[in-house]
Amino acid sequence: MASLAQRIIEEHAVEKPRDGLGPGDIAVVEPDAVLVNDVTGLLALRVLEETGADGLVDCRRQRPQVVIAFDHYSPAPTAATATGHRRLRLFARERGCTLWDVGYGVMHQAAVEELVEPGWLVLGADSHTITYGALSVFSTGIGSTEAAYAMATGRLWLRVPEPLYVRLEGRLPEGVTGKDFVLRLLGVLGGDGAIYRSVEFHGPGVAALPVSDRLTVANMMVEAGAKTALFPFDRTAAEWYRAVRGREPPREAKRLRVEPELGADSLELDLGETGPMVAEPPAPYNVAPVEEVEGLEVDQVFIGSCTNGRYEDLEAAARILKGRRARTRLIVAPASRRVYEKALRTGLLEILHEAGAVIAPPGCAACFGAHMGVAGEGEVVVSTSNRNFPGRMGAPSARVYLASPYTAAAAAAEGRIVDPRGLLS
Ligand SMILES: CC(C)[C@H](C(=O)O)[C@@H](O)C(=O)O
Ligand code: SF4
Repeated sequence: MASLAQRIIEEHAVEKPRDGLGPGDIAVVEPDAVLVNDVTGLLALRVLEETGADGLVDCRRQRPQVVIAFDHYSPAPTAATATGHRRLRLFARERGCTLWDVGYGVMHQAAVEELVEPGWLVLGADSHTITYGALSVFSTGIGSTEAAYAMATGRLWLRVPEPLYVRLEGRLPEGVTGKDFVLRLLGVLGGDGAIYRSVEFHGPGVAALPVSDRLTVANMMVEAGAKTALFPFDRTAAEWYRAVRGREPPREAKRLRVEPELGADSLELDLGETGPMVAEPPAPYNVAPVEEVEGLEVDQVFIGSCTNGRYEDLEAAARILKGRRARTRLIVAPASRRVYEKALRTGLLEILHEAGAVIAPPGCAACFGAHMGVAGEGEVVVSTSNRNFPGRMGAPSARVYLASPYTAAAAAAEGRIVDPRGLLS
């Protein structure tokens, strides 16, 4: 069977080679949705205005759905970013585009909660658009110019990626999460081991991997260069869909399976052999087991982002922090308004607040290094986000360690990096 990525591209293709589509071939597709944020949306708007194509954008058309989301600078930290919001807000109103204004949350979290459907093809001017592959969506990051083109014409070209299959066995041990697993996988792949590939997960371990973990795994595959990262739409995904969307998943979602062809490139990993991991600076694939950095003193902990700002992540952090007091600065940013609301209702925010956390509004917050917890020179940060390049979270000399919400919460509780399994209640 062809890769899942190829099948989804094929279903959305309006132009393709006469003799059929295969890896490496180019197809012109009609995406179901195009998303931009408050960084890339402005760049796309500039391209539209400069080319005179802005008159073509009419979001009232059924397809593609166009979403403009304010997440990187939310609420606006400067007059310039507020003015940028204002321009995009006016544009969205004028053209009838969906606007996720200040406080709505990280675009990717809102998209999986309420926008994307299994089997869709989604283009987003943000590299972590890849996250939706956890729900069997072919989703990929595009540039702002491409986003402008797709907004104006409803089309874009795509090259069909070569698949890279990952067969999962076993299940994650207690206190170990999808984040630890994806860091381990990044250690295997490096920063370029999946360039322009469709990473497709299959095997008996998939069923035991909750969707919240699948989202984390798909999210970070872009750090190995992947074009897209897909999970099958199985029973676990269907249950998640019912719980989150409050309705039955589309019937045809069942056909979104991952079935590697014989001889295709494949990796095999046992989830059960994963332990707590960190990514040391300067890159997400520079990984090590937590014991190798145990004892390192920490100044700030950030729990949030499209990688690990979900309810399950806050719940994991609260398991560690309940009844404890953070010895570092601790910033918690729920990934979306919906996550925030649920954590408020169930008392998670209270637990985290009592542990000394500053609760930031839903959005990218400290992840992007723009506001809400920028790190100072020489500081050590443990973060549940996905990138730790120099300068990513503030000062170039700040050192960012990426970790799971358990490990991040444990670092806050102890003031240094420790194995979180010793603190689980
Ligand atoms: C601002 C945006 C273009 C960027 C991305 O594409 O990923 C950001 O979200 C990031 O995480 O670095
Ligand atoms: S949370 Fe971080 S990684 Fe995700 S979109 Fe925002 S800045 Fe990018």
